Amino acid sequence: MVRFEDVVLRYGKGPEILKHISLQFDPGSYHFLVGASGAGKSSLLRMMYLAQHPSDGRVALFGRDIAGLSRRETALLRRQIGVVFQDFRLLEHLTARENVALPLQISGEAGARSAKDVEELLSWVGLADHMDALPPTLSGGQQQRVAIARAVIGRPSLLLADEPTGNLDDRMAVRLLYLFEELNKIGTTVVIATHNESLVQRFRHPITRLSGGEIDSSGDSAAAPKREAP
Ligand SMILES: Nc1ncnc2c1ncn2[C@@H]1O[C@H](COP(=O)(O)OP(=O)(O)OP(=O)(O)O)[C@@H](O)[C@H]1O
Repeated sequence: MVRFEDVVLRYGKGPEILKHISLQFDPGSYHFLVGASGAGKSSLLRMMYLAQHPSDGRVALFGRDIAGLSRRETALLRRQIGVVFQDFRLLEHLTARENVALPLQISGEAGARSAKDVEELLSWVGLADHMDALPPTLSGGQQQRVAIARAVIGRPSLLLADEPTGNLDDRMAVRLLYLFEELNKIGTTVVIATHNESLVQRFRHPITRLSGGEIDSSGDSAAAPKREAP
């Protein structure tokens, strides 16, 4: 589903933010990506949702090298990926309900049935009383829940979440991680970037640790095995 081979990332002429990263996330798996602030988690995710190309090395998604994708192929792949952005990226002029329905509209699935799905999901994340609110009138945690609902409503093949529980209290954070578990059970590959170690420890999923732009292979990571020297 996701494969990085010897990936290096620099922004412009700056230093190497990610250094020779090799990893593999298989279809249907669930991974935590853990690291301190600035370790490179968001940068790694950005390559997984095709917003960033590596400076060196190879990134393959759904078995395709992202380097050779046309704009149309990129757009089609993106439709299979749900993303929870760290800064939410909700459309401010659309209500919570309309924001969540957006992926269904884009994929042509909008209708009475899907409108009901949107309402059920918003209720499940505790926003039954805020469905018609505009994002600027919602709290940070409420906006984060709208962003999560929008990312999962289309049952994506790959769900990428960048610090998805950063604005939530512990009870709601655990509830939302269970939502990701449910999605994973029906086949979605899940990758969650976070620095919340205690939350990660509550779930039994492989952990990939990033430190200073490198995978810390002393732990339980999904780093692809290093090639043997010839
Ligand atoms: N667009 C950019 N241009 C230049 N440098 C960047 C850019 N985005 C990130 N960086 C740098 O890359 C490094 C890794 O940042 P990144 O956001 O990937 O880390 P992170 O682990 O997600 O951090 P956080 O948990 O604080 O979000 C940081 O030193 C950051 O300053």
